[in-house]
Amino acid sequence: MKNRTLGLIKPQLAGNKTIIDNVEAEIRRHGLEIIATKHFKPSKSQLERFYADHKGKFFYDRLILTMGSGDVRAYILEGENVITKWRELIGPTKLYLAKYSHPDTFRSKFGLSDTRNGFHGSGNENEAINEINVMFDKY
Ligand SMILES: Nc1ncnc2c1ncn2[C@@H]1O[C@H](COP(=O)(O)OP(=O)(O)OP(=O)(O)O)[C@@H](O)[C@H]1O
Repeated sequence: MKNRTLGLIKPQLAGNKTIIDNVEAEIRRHGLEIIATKHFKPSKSQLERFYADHKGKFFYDRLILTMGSGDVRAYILEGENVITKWRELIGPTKLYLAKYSHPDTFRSKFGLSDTRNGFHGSGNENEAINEINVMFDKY
């Protein structure tokens, strides 16, 4: 069954055309479809809704600050098993783990730190629906 997910290129990378072209080519190569794209600077209230589950964690303030520091590139992706496939393409949250054991992933290749890891992917179908609503204003 086809489903959808929210994919994000985070601010430190979203202005880099080479990275965008590379990411979009990989998305298509893996049989996934880009249903919608949005390039924009998320507001503080959007980010607070997006990351509500992380409020209070040690990296929360830095996460909201860096995610609001510039434009992100958001995608609604569709395909068989798209949530897992996109998360496999981006790789683990932690930079050392991405570099060490998942060297071919986007976070390994382009991530800058654990927080500025360059990419986001929804964790499950409910999260995908909520996150698409937050970033695409109920697209
Ligand atoms: N230990 C951490 N140190 C610094 N930043 C972190 C840490 N854990 C998470 N973050 C930041 O918060 C974001 C959201 O955290 P989350 O745990 O949802 O990571 P994810 O990789 O998006 O998904 P998941 O952990 O469910 O695989 C991460 O992408 C990263 O930018």
